[in-house]
Amino acid sequence: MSEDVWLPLPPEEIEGLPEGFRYLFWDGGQDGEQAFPGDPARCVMYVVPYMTPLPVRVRPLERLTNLRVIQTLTAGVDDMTANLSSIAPGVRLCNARGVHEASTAELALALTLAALRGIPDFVRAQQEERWASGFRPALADKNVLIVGYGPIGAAIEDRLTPFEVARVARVARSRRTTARGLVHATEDVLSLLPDADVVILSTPLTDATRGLVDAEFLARMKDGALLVNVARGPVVDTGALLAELERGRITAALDVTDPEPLPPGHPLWRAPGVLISPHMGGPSSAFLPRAKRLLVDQLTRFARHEPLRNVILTTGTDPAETVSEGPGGTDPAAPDSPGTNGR
Ligand SMILES: NC(=O)c1ccc[n+]([C@@H]2O[C@H](COP(=O)([O-])OP(=O)(O)OC[C@H]3O[C@@H](n4cnc5c(N)ncnc54)[C@H](O)[C@@H]3O)[C@@H](O)[C@H]2O)c1
Ligand SMILES: O=C(O)[C@H](O)COP(=O)(O)O
Repeated sequence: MSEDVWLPLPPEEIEGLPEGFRYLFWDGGQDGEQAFPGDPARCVMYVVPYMTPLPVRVRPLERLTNLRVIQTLTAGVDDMTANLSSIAPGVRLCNARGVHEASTAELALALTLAALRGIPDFVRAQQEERWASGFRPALADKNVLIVGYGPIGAAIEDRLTPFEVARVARVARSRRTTARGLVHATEDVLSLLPDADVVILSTPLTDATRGLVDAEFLARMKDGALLVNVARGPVVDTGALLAELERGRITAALDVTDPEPLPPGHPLWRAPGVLISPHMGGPSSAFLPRAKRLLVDQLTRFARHEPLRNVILTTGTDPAETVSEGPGGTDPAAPDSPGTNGR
């Protein structure tokens, strides 16, 4: 009997896929109603379609009775982890670490620079054929705080360095030291905020980060500081942010919002000092080549019974035991666990 792998990219467009599996294309279709490409009971690895509504992405799950791996093409898996109740124990959920760093960090820099230098004002002025010159804040000489120092946070720092920032402070779940210096634990974040001119959020959405940026967090930010969110919308309390924006005390550049998509008429659209992009960190020309490289590498490992990359959790096990911080988990420092990751 064939072991099927469901791919949301045409398999003939991915060079180097290992032999031993039958590759079937399934991306949910234009309307999300696409028929399954084969018997779901034969699917051993389900690669979740990218940029597809959640109900479509989770539709196959309860029929995939012999599944061994769920591979997302997103870095964030918050929506998938909430939908695994029908999955048997022992299935590994792997994320797309390695795919989104360059693109998302690039957008974080683009939003930071655009917000500080006033690009949205220039676009508005250009539409009115108005010459709107004057002094603007530069990124040079600013103190930047990165909250969520995983691969995306580190890629953001890589791109900040050439802009001659004064200092970068880093916050992750737990304290550690990197070649660049100290990464503070999340408990330190409130004490770091008063020094930051720019605060960039790049955490996953978890119970601990939902609402992390609340009224107290925002109140600790400097007058005139910029908040940049490329993490997930609910990491920020939208009501509390709106209150600060309307007072004109801080500004914000948001790639993600809560609610998302932001509906027409929502007050965040027109709040003073806010720049909004429609969740564009991942989808760029950088996505496809990196996604293909990840899939070839992961499937080669799976075919050879080698440890998989980016294992976020194994169903039926205590997340505290299975979430590793490292190539198989969330922070670059710690090792993967071959014992739990083989095919
Ligand atoms: N805007 C976009 O299009 C886009 C694209 C890709 C990823 N993302 C988001 O970025 C997130 C981060 O991606 P990654 O690959 O770097 O993830 P990651 O999970 O590997 O790393 C995230 C970092 O956040 C830290 N963290 C976790 N909880 C924290 C807390 N309570 N306080 C402070 N730090 C905390 C972790 O320790 C880790 O250092 C994703 O989970 C996703 O939600 C957004
Ligand atoms: O987490 C990611 O990788 C990007 O934010 C893309 O996520 P999405 O496809 O779930 O919006």
